[in-house]
Amino acid sequence: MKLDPFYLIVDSAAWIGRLVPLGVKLVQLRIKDMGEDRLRAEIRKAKALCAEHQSQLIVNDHWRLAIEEGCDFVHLGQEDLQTADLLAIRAAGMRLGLSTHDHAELETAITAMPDYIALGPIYPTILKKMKWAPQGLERIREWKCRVAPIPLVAIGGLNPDRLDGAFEAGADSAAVVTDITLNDDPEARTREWIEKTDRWR
Ligand SMILES: Cc1ncc(COP(=O)(O)OP(=O)(O)O)c(N)n1
Ligand SMILES: Cc1ncsc1CCOP(=O)(O)O
Ligand SMILES: [Mg+2]
Repeated sequence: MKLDPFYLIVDSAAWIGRLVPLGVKLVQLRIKDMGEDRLRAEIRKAKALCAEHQSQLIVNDHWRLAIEEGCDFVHLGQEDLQTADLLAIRAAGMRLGLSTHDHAELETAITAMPDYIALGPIYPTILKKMKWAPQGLERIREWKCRVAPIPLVAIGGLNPDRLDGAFEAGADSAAVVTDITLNDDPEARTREWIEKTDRWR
């Protein structure tokens, strides 16, 4: 499976409505702390917007709702994996991306045979407190050797200046949150990401 090299992560359908029409082809809806009814509505809106713009939607964490809403791709972390029903996810025909932060998590992820493996944080991130030190580009090289042909997603502290390094080290896709959502001009920054990832597409 080929992933788009630009992997946008946002926390609302409103962000998807704002940025996906610019040409984003791979987007994760990552919503924390929201009641089920509102969450379902967000997933439904996000799914409709992505369908309209031929963009692949990936739902973070909420795999049951994603199945119920007919989505086709979920992302889970290793804590999520402990309670997720992988058989139900696969039976629903869904694809699956998994997070990894260390060697033990990598072994667990490879055993689950996901559709991509994410490695992070590559650089320091301000999105959330992480118990892992930044992994650096050498770790991407090592991960690539272990996971190929499963696609590798790099995440954490990425920005347009850091993209070529991540791809040269072996990442197939670069995921981003704050470099875009906290930018003064998220639309312009999104266009910059699309342009910068073009040669890796
Ligand atoms: C592409 C991608 N990589 C890693 C994560 C992190 O997932 P997780 O470890 O479950 O943490 P939360 O994002 O759920 O806080 C991700 N969401 N996407
Ligand atoms: C969720 C997550 N997992 C590893 S790093 C990270 C945060 C990425 O956010 P940003 O692109 O803002 O550093
Ligand atoms: Mg999670």
